[in-house]
Amino acid sequence: RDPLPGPLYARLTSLILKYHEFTAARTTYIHSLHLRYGPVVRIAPNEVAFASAAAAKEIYCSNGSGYDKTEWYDLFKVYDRRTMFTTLGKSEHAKRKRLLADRYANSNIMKGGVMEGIKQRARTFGELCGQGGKEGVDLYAILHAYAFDCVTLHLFHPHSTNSLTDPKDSEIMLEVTFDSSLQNRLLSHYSPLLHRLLNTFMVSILSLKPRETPLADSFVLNTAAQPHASPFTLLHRLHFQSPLGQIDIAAESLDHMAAGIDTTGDALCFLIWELSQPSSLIYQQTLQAELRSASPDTPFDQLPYLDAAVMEGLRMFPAIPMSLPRYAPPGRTTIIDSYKIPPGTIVSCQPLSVQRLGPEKGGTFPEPDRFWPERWLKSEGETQAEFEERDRGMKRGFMAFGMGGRGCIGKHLALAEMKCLLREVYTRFRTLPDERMRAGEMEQADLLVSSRPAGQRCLVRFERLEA
Ligand code: HEM
Repeated sequence: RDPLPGPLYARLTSLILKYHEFTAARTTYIHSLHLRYGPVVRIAPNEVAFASAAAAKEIYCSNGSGYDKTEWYDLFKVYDRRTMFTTLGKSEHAKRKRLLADRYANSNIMKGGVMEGIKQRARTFGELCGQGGKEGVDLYAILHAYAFDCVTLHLFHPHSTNSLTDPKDSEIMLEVTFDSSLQNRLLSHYSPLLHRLLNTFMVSILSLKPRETPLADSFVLNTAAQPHASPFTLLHRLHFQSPLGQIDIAAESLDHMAAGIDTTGDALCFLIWELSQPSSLIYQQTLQAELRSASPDTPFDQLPYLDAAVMEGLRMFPAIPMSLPRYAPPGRTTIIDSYKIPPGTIVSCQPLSVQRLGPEKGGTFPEPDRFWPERWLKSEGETQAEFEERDRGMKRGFMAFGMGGRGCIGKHLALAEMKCLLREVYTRFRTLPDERMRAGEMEQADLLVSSRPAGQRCLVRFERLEA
């Protein structure tokens, strides 16, 4: 079919799209276009956004790992090296992934070393929440600290951080978390020449700073050189079973560390905030009832409501909500969602739109803007077979962790962290929004691919439940 739906100006210029990128609103802009034009929208002369589960499968899963990544991912190079995340072509990616995938297998995550460490960090987190009293707690910062300590456990144990309680480690977390280099990095990508010319002006007059994380850099460079990491860690694997040199090991480790902080931290932040709203009280209470009636060691697969709450949180508030750009394959026209796409076109889905466009607009989830964990559970009157079919359909349209061979390698780690923390919190506490929070502070604001609460704080009150 032709022509592609979308605003007329998108055929002529990418400037409007870039304007929204620079103002940290690309995701909501593209989503508004999907709401208006449907699941296929031209967003720039050479760029098309899709939002159906079928398009996502084609772009991200065909031949295993989908279409090749675009040079957009150069923005994420570390120490000027390509890591697994920033490799563009399939074979280069597959080679790197083979070196480290087993460290992220669920069986490795569920082993004593990782799980015990996560549980212990979740307990420390619970103690901090309990100390907040009537003052409330800024969850944004301490959830990032929790995610930081968990990911460094998995990467480097026993050289992991303790930013929940140690101010020195907390400084590293704050440096990574409060980064505000979006505009500077975008300009360096789109116009290196202008970036060079305007550099001094941008930094001194406009305060558009480059990404600078000296504390995190030196922590990773030093830690990656440590010879005695525990066998379950990524570092152990990279030292003893990979041909990578010291700088590549540090680059890969830093990349995973950064990938594991904002994502898990913000996914938990948005979910706890939502569960704390009066409109979600019933869901919070159902979760508490399930967790408090189970023994503390109950395996996660026997806690269906916990799983439903996590899935619904990730569906409504995917921590990486933005377009994951790929090139339509070279040498042939491709058909996606019945539209002819020329080779070399930039095609993408953004998890937010795939997960929040209703069936009437070509999406998957009915009432997509309603937070409703029950949608992930068998409903009354539904047969097991009917539920399983509905569940398969929802999973096809679930993209919070990306899809296919280049989807999130840290998924099992992230889910374990999220579930341990929610179990700790909702076994002991009732959570309520703090009145000092202002409208708009919990809107999602874009970074390069991830998003965070616009106000960069999330004040929540914790009330202890009766024993
Ligand atoms: C709730 C938490 C998380 C979410 C929502 C999430 C989401 C994603 C998504 C959507 C992608 C695909 C990106 C793309 O195609 O450009 C991705 C890739 C990746 N994630 Fe995560 N992530 C999470 C946690 C983690 C954690 C804890 C780690 C590591 C410790 C991690 C490491 C990675 C890596 C290394 C990749 C690149 C995979 C590849 O290129 O093969 N993520 N993640």
